[in-house]
Amino acid sequence: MNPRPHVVVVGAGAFGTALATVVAETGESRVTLLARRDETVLDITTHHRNDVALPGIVLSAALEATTDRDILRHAPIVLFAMPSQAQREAARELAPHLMDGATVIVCAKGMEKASGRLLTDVLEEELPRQNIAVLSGPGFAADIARGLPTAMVIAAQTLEQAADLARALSGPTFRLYPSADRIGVQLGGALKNVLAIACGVVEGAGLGDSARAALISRGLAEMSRFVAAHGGDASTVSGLSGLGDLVLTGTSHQSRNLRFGIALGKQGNAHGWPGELVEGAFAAGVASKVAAELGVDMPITDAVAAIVDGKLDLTTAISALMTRPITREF
Ligand SMILES: NC(=O)C1=CN([C@@H]2O[C@H](COP(=O)(O)OP(=O)(O)OC[C@H]3O[C@@H](n4cnc5c(N)ncnc54)[C@H](OP(=O)(O)O)[C@@H]3O)[C@@H](O)[C@H]2O)C=CC1
Ligand SMILES: O=C(CO)COP(=O)(O)O
Repeated sequence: MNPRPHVVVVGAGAFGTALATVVAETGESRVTLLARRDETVLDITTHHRNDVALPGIVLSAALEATTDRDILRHAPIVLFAMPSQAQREAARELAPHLMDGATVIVCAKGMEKASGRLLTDVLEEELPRQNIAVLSGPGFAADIARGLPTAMVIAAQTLEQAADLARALSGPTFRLYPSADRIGVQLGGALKNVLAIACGVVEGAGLGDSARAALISRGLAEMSRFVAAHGGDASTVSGLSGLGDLVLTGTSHQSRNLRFGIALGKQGNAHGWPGELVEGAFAAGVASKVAAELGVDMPITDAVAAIVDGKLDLTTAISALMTRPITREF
C-alpha cells in the first residue's frame, strides 16, 4: 500500500468529520472530506470547523474538504460515513467516480431497511470493482474529533487487508483493531443501537440499573445468535463492536439511541424528538423481521421494534420479557 495514501471520507456529518480530522491529524495520509454543501466546505477550509456537525470543535488544519466527486478518482481508501439508509444511494451515485480496486469502508451502523440486507452486501452489489470493509465499535464522534483516546474495529475480507487499513488509519488517539469478520463487526454495530434504545426505555421508565445490566447481557446473547445465523463469528460481539459499543451507548447520555429510548420510556412515544439520527429505530424492525425469517429468537429486539412502531406498550413488553419460559442461560 502507498505509504501516504489519499483517504476520502464521504458524508460530512458528525462521524465523517470526526474520522476525517483524526486521520488527517496523523499526517500519514492526505485526507479529504467530500461534503454535499458548499457552506460545510467553506467552514472547514477557512475556519477548520464544521459547526453544524461538531459545534465548537477545532479540526485538523491538514484536513481538506470539497464537494467535487472527482476527488475520488485517485483515492485508494474511501470511508462511507453517511447513515445506513443512504449507503446504497451514495454508492450508486459515486460508483462512476471511484477508483477500480479502491477499498470502500462502511462506517454506518445498521442494515438496509428495505431489503433486510447487510450493508457490505449492499455495497458489494453496487460496487463490484471495489473491496468492501467495515469500521465499527465504541466511539462518539465528538470524543474522536477532540482527540480523546478511542479504539474501534476494522474488518475486511482478510485479516491482512484489515491490518493494512488499521495501520493506514490509526493514530496516537485513534486505534483500530483488525478483524476478518465483516458480518460480526457490522451486526454488532447495528444491533447495539437497538439495545441502546432498550436501555433508554428502561432508564426513562425508571426500571433500575439491574434491569439495564440484564438487558446488556441478554442483548449480547441475541446479537451472538443473530451473527451466527448470518455466518459470522458469534464471539466477535464480545469485543469492541457489540459489547464495547453497547456498554458505551447503553449508559452514556451522549448516545442518541439511548436518549431516544429514554423519551420512549418516559412518555410512551417519541413525540417532540428533535429529528436527530436514531439508527436503532430503523434497525429494530428490520432485525426483528430477518430474525423471524431465520428462526432466531430475539425477544428484546422484537419488543423494541414493536414499541418504536407504537404496537406495544411498555408494561406489556416488560411482562412478556419477564414471563418467557425459563431456559438455560447459554
Ligand atoms: N455520531 C457518532 O458518534 C457516530 C456515528 N456513527 C454512525 O455513522 C453514521 C452517520 O452518523 P452521523 O455522522 O452521526 O450522522 P449525521 O446526521 O451527523 O450526519 C449524516 C451525514 O450524512 C450525509 N449524507 C446523507 N446522505 C448522504 C448521501 N447520499 N451522500 C453523501 N452524504 C450523505 C449528510 O449530509 P448533509 O449534511 O449534506 O445532509 C450528513 O452530513 C450512522 O450510521 C451512525 O450510526 C458511528 C459511530 C459514532
Ligand atoms: O455509535 C455511536 C458511538 O459508538 C454513537 O451512538 P448514537 O448513534 O446512539 O449517538
